[in-house]
Amino acid sequence: MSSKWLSLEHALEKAIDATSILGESETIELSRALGRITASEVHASLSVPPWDNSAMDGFAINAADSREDTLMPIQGTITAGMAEDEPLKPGHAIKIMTGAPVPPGADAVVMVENTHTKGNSVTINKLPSSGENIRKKEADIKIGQSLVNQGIRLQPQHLMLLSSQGLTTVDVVKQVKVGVVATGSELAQPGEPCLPTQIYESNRIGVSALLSELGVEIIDFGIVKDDEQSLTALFKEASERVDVMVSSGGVSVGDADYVKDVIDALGSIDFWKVAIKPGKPFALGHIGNTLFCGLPGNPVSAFVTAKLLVTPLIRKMQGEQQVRKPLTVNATVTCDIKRRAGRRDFQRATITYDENFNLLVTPFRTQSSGVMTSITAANCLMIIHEDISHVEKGTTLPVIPFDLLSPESDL
Ligand SMILES: Nc1nc2c(c(=O)[nH]1)N[C@H]1C(S)=C(S)[C@@H](COP(=O)(O)OP(=O)(O)OC[C@H]3O[C@@H](n4cnc5c(N)ncnc54)[C@H](O)[C@@H]3O)O[C@H]1N2
Ligand code: MOO
Repeated sequence: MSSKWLSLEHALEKAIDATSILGESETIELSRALGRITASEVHASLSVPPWDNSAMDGFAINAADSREDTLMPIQGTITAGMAEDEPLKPGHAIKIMTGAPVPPGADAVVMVENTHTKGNSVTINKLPSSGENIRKKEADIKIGQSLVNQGIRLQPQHLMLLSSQGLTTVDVVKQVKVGVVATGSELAQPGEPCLPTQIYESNRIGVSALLSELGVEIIDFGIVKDDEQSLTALFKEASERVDVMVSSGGVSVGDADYVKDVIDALGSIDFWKVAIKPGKPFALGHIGNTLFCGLPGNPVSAFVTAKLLVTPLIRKMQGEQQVRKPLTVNATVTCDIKRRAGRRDFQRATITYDENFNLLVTPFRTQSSGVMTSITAANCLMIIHEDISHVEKGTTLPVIPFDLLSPESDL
């Protein structure tokens, strides 16, 4: 492997070190907080459940006081939302609904399915033990306990938890401002005419969508031609407006590849070239406090480097407690693969199952980084280590699924 390329680990380590946590926070509506990062720990101000309540529709009884197959008078009915302070009389049962408060004197609930009602009396077919079907006060949450730590990305379940405390707002880290620009004199704006010498620009929308999943604010800087003056003006403006600038194109060694030189002239290049395929010419730099991520122009390379190298940096900037790596699962390769060793390969591939639900992975027929249909046909990236030049059919390789849904499942 050429020493002038950084390994992915080394590049990530350098990039993460070069990225600072933004730190500013704001208070926002819980209903808009999905995907945002908590700026402070949230503590409980209410206990949950607030009182002992029934886990089932049935009859509240005192277990020691009750017998199977014996008629017991029904003292009354308690539904959820009712206050019930009247104690259970010895030898009686109170009809109770799920969520309703357990009356004083009762210590178990028998499911309605295990009872037989006759007029205003009930017999119990199967006696519950003391405590059965009762959700104890504070069993879930005690006042003062930590509900969500600082630096947690809020998921739907966190919003439910905070809402259960009566909260309508939450303190989150301010949105990272991410600028996105496509560089290339050959690029036409979709919706506008495309000259015979042009192609439609497609990286911005994909990279913006991919990064939007992190709850950032995207600022679209459009398309800029491959000339030093235009790039200088644009990157200067970006360094005053955004926290991270993500460009695509112009980072290789062609005559019109000015991106690195312009960043270097205005600020600095931290590193250039990573031993990955696709995505080798990825460049990282700074202009003032703005981080610059120069993605390669080939659409597949732009997509893969945005996923592997840009998202961890944004997560760090947002103050996410743990900068997580993508989940990998092991799958068995369905064909022989020959390739040139030297770069870690993230091949576009499809995971499926065999009849025993073992994961199988099949690479897309072509791995050229210009072939965009390889990323839409694929459902994962299959990782081949930089040292390996021949993968035999039947070998197990790690893969990064694009999502965690499966076409077939034994659920
Ligand atoms: N002599 C060498 N040539 C190249 C090398 C190399 O090491 N030596 N590396 C190749 C690799 S690997 C990649 S990846 C590309 C990356 O080059 P650039 O980042 O300079 O990208 P461009 O040349 O500007 O564009 C490459 C390709 O992608 C198309 N493109 C660019 N931007 C967009 C966009 N926004 N939407 C759609 N398509 C886009 C562009 O038209 C080119 O076809 O360099 C190799 N060359
Ligand atoms: O690195 Mo390029 O992205 O291999 O095509």
